Amino acid sequence: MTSALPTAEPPAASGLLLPYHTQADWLPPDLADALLDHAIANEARFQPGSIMQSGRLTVDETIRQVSVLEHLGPFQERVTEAALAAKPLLETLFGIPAFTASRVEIELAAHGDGAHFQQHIDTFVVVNKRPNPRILTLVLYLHRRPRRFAGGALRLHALGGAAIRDIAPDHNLLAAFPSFAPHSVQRLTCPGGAFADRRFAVNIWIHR
Ligand SMILES: O=C(O)CCC(=O)C(=O)O
Ligand SMILES: [Fe+2]
Repeated sequence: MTSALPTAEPPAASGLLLPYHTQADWLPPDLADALLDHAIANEARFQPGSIMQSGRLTVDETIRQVSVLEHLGPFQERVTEAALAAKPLLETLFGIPAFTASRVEIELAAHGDGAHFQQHIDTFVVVNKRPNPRILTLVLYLHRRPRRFAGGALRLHALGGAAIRDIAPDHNLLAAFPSFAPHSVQRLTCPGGAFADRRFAVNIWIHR
């Protein structure tokens, strides 16, 4: 006697959007403004943002065009604390079993005219031959008001389908998602091109 094999359901054309979370006014307003001022004051220290390709960090502006600063200076500790405070809620919302954070990795990114980041995930298998276990990605957006750039949405992409969700990078908005979720930064325009007018983002990765 033969029994029928279960037939796999074809994925819906829209695919599966992974859970994500947004929170307006994430930091106390004074802190968000001070962080933006810090970013603007440190223009000279920003470097071209890199990507991981074949296990190596490289700069490729066809994939990622952005300037980054590796440390938040006097704000590192307070932002780390805010990220760790958000962790239990994010674990619950995303269905990720509670884990002990071994590291909170933070960088400050400045997206100017033409900046973008193609669809990618934030998890690497190895970095410098060590596991790089990013679990949660948190992005805090900062910009001068009124906003002087257009575009630059964070786009979340569905698994196995064409669905997308665009998130406008509003000042002091937190966007969070599992680090393995595909996402991209839509190309932006920043006419005039002043550094202070850029789309700033604090990228935070909580490692297990
Ligand atoms: O700026 C954003 O909205 C996301 C940036 C990003 O995906 C990254 O730096 O890995
Ligand atoms: Fe990313």
